Order: sequence, then structure tokens, then C-alpha cells
Amino acid sequence: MMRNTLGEMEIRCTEEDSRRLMEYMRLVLEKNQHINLTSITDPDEFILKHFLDSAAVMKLPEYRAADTVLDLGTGGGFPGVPLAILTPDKQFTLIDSLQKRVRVVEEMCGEIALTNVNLQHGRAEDLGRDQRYREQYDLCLSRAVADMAVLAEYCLPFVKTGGYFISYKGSDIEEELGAAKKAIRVLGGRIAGVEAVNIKGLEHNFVIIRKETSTPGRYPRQAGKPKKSPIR
Ligand SMILES: C[S@@+](CC[C@H](N)C(=O)[O-])C[C@H]1O[C@@H](n2cnc3c(N)ncnc32)[C@H](O)[C@@H]1O
Repeated sequence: MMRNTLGEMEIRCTEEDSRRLMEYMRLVLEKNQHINLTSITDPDEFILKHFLDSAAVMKLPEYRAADTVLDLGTGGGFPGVPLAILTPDKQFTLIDSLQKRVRVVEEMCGEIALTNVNLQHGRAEDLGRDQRYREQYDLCLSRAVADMAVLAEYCLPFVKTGGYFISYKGSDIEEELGAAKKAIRVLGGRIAGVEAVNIKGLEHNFVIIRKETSTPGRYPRQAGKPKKSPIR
């Protein structure tokens, strides 16, 4: 079902890619018994919500154009790991603030011999001020991490001017997006578009933000602050 659906979405998935994705699912479900990586344990649902949903971004030109991709708040490796499997020509950095998850995802990537992924433990607010990460990426992705205004402060500092931040959001985003407009602008971004996707009845939106100007040096604020008092 996975390869057929990816084919319908015009996303290339070789037999080897498919084998690796299935092995990654097996590993996640196995590790999930000891450390919380996902609430989804049914294989069909896992394929839909973790693999197909993650891969849907591949049809966007802003994704295709990127060489370096950051996944902020990757959790069990989503969307970063499936994307790294399906687009081996891109370099991925996967960040999460929970060290145990980072270690396990790193181990699982090793087991499926993924060479285009780097795992980094840390909070967005700290790494976004670190010159090794700040404004180094063509594209930053994030799924299910925070509200849009908070997410803009987590993600935009990592993006090069001229690059993009794409957020995976649900179907109802107007209010959230309206409340994030100021934050996006202040951090150097501009909403370039919202792309609706429907994968086998699963509806969501990609919010596409272009980084127009460099993020002012005072952002991101110290750890905890963006969530506690989002820029409004
Ligand atoms: C609900 S999980 C989503 C995981 C994954 N992106 C997915 O869609 O399945 C949110 C993740 O974001 C991480 N996170 C939350 N705040 C963060 C921050 N400020 N910096 C880095 N990671 C953060 C959490 O540790 C958690 O693993």
C-alpha cells in the first residue's frame, strides 16, 4: 500500500527505500516498548501518519530545491528519517530536546545504515543561537512541536536568508496563523503560501514561510521564553 500511495503522490520509492522504511518501523515499534516514541502502533496507521504524511512535503518545490534540511523536534524521527531515506541526496540534521529520544533515533539510523542524517540533542532556543546551526539551513521542517508563533521563533533562526521554513499543520489553521503573523515578520519571515494536502482522507496543511531577512540577534529568546510568552 505504501509504494502504491507514494506512486499516486508522484513520490519515488525504490524497493530498497521501502525495505528500509519497513525496517525503521519495526525498530521504532520495538523501542517504543521501552521509550515513548509514538502513540501509533498499528502498522497501516504508522505508514499513513508517519511515512506518507512525512513524505508529502516532497512534492513542494521549496523542498526539492533544498540541499540542507533541519527537522526541529524530530521525536521518533518524523518527518526527518523517512525523508532522509527517500531523498538521499539531501543532508539532514534532526534536533530534539529529549536526549533519550535522540540517542535511540541515532541508533536506529545506524541500524538501517542511513548516512545523510546527523542527530543533535538540544533545545531550539539554544542551538538557534549557536553559530554552527544559526542560519545554516536551506530548509527547516517541523511537525507537531508547537503553536505557529512559538514555532516561528524556534525554526526561523536556523534558516538561511532566501531559504524556507515549512510547518506541518492540521486542517484548521487560520486562527493560529493569524496570531503568528507578527512573530513571523519580526523573525525575518513572510508567509509564502499554504498548501493543503489530502492523503487517503488525512487532511493537513503545509505552511510555507520564506526567510526574507536575517533574524535579529535577540532571537530566539532564552529557553522556555518563546512558549511562555510568544511574540504577539
Ligand atoms: C509531539 S513530539 C513530535 C515528534 C515528531 N516531530 C512527530 O511529528 O512525530 C514533539 C517533540 O518536540 C520536542 N521539542 C519540544 N520543544 C522543543 C524545543 N524547544 N527544542 C527542541 N525540541 C523540542 C519534544 O522533545 C518532542 O520530541
